[in-house]
Amino acid sequence: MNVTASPLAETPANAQKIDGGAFAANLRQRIAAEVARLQAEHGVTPGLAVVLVGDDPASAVYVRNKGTQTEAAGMASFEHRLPADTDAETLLSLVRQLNEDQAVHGILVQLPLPDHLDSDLVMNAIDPAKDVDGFHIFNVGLLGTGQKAMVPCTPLGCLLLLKDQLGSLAGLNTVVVGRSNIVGKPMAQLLLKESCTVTVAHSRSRDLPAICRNADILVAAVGRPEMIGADWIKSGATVIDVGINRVEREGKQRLVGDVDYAAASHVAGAITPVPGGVGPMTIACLLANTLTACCRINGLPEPEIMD
Ligand SMILES: NC(=O)C1=CN([C@@H]2O[C@H](COP(=O)(O)OP(=O)(O)OC[C@H]3O[C@@H](n4cnc5c(N)ncnc54)[C@H](OP(=O)(O)O)[C@@H]3O)[C@@H](O)[C@H]2O)C=CC1
Ligand SMILES: Nc1nc(=O)c2c([nH]1)NC[C@@H]1CN(c3ccc(C(=O)N[C@@H](CCC(=O)O)C(=O)O)cc3)C=[N+]21
Repeated sequence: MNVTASPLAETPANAQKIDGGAFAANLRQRIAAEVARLQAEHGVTPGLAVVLVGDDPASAVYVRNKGTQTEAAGMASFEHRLPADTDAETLLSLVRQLNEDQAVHGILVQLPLPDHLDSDLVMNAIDPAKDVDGFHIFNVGLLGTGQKAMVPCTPLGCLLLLKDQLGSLAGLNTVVVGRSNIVGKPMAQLLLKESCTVTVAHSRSRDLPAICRNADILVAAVGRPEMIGADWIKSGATVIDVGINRVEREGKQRLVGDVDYAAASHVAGAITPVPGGVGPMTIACLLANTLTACCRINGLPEPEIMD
């Protein structure tokens, strides 16, 4: 008998697995139906352009997945691959060309960009109406002031899962670990809008485990494999794991989140897996944003697929 076994070993792994893959598949189906209707009634096909600078293999996988799912939804997909040493003017002139292109309703420039390129400058060159990532300063400002904005896909996907799981989020204690412009900050804005009490923690936060233990909803967007253990989690909490970390286990490449899933499922009430949690929701929300952008640009009523 293992006398040093943690008390966790005796607690059943009861947490509900939040199936982001299934939720996203359902969302994509509803998007595809709207795309078909838009084509039949208005002769318009939503188009998404993705720009990839350099040849990071992990980025290439996301870009390929996005392309396949865009086409499966009946949308037009445009891919632009530029070499890692592309200069700023070449990238900016491509963005301007996509801004003008009538067949393109959404523009995504994959981040991070190589160090010599200023990503703020590039994001702010995108027409805000086509900014399906929601990273343009105009959309960031709209979201921050509670106005109708293009909402960043990953936090939007997390919010959809949370509302489906919990209904109203009002009054809940939420902790977002990570303060990036692409996940942590917009996630905090969305939760605030839902009347949550929001704490944003980061690498300089003191006693992170104690902060996290206070959370009814814990969102992890850090980029550190399995950093968050069972003893960081309040009993029954809802845990959203945004992290996508490639690690080697038993000689094989595997994806793990920022949360130790196996340990956390003894304590949490519900938890998203990696893969199959937030990742697929990000792509589904990207398609939803592209559809929304297409309707707004063409002066058509927006479909209510997200409600
Ligand atoms: N599922 C999906 O669709 C997506 C997944 N991701 C994944 O989510 C993760 C986060 O991405 P992103 O926001 O872009 O990452 P960034 O690297 O931009 O930000 C990471 C954040 O985590 C904080 N942090 C780092 N180390 C610690 C630590 N030891 N303790 C507490 N906080 C820490 C940083 O703090 P500080 O600011 O102080 O440096 C920073 O705010 C990554 O794994 C990424 O791959 C990202 C986008 C989409
Ligand atoms: N401008 C920009 N916008 C982004 O939204 C953006 C970005 N840049 N740079 C990179 C990050 C990361 N990201 C992911 C999207 C989908 C999955 C995804 O589909 N993940 C699958 C598994 C994928 C796999 O097997 O590799 C899953 O978690 O189940 C992951 C990560 C978007 N990002």
